[in-house]
Amino acid sequence: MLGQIARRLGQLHGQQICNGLNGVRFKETHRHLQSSFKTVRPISTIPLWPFSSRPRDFSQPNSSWSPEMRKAYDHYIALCDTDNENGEKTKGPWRKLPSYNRSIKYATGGIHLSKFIQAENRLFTRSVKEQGATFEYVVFVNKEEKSCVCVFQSGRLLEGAPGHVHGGAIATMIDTVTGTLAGYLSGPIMTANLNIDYRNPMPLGSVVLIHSALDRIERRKTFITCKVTSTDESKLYTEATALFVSISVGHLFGSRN
Ligand SMILES: CCCCCCCC/C=C\CCCCCCCC(=O)SCCNC(=O)CCNC(=O)[C@H](O)C(C)(C)COP(=O)(O)OP(=O)(O)OC[C@H]1O[C@@H](n2cnc3c(N)ncnc32)[C@H](O)[C@@H]1OP(=O)(O)O
Repeated sequence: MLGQIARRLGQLHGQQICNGLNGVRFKETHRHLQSSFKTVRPISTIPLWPFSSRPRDFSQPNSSWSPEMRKAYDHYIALCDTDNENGEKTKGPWRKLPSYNRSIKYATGGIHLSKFIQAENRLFTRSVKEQGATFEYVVFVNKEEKSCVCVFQSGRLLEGAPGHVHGGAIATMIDTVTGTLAGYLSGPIMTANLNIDYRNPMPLGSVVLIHSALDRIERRKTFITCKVTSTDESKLYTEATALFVSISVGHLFGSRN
């Protein structure tokens, strides 16, 4: 595996990959991405990262988290696989997913490729460096139930109606969480359809749970349902359904094979 990546990187260095994915170098870059993503499987079936040097996980507790955010995080962490003091493993139904600042980093060798391919790009939800200003969130998946829950704390830069979270920011988080579950279950996907019902205004700075579950998979289509609630689940803020279509990486570069 390491040899394979070293060979690929050697090829990349040799051909001076530029930031853009256009012009003369497009075909070569496409070919490298294609071969890298050939090894992308649903991330539920592979260890999250095969190397000791992991990319930074942006969903770790930080000083911007409110006590409510920390409490909800601790609640789900306690339900994840853990090692106790005796070094024994305790099985839990949940698994915390890491959150990287580029989706390419989830692909085999992606951490290295991300340094060469459109290196300045960032995942929208991880694009603001100031902690707590926009999207603070952590996603936990339940493999057996084919579901996930995201603990989300909105920041001051996400205002829509005065004192409340912008509907587009809520849609962003729903797309992110349902898309993460669809990607976890089905591999590379894109959002084809997203339907959202906003039921109650969400106070800015509040902490909410975004629950997503698999509805069904039909051929290339993965259907996901979603509900956004208060952390005690007594208040319903938003409901949504989403359709994700499995894609080949070539699709991202205009080819349909
Ligand atoms: C790549 C790495 C992955 C790694 C793993 C992830 C791990 C987590 C990582 C990081 C977390 C972040 C997660 C973020 C998630 C966010 C994702 C986005 O926001 S994506 C941006 C917005 N979406 C677009 O820009 C799509 C634009 N649309 C298209 O490209 C195409 O229309 C596409 C791919 C959706 C379908 O095109 P076709 O040509 O491949 O396929 P056709 O034949 O049209 O459709 C296939 C089936 O789907 C149905 N379909 C297509 N669109 C539909 C629609 N809008 N409504 C209903 N059905 C639809 C069709 O009727 C067909 O169904 P029948 O198989 O015949 O039954």
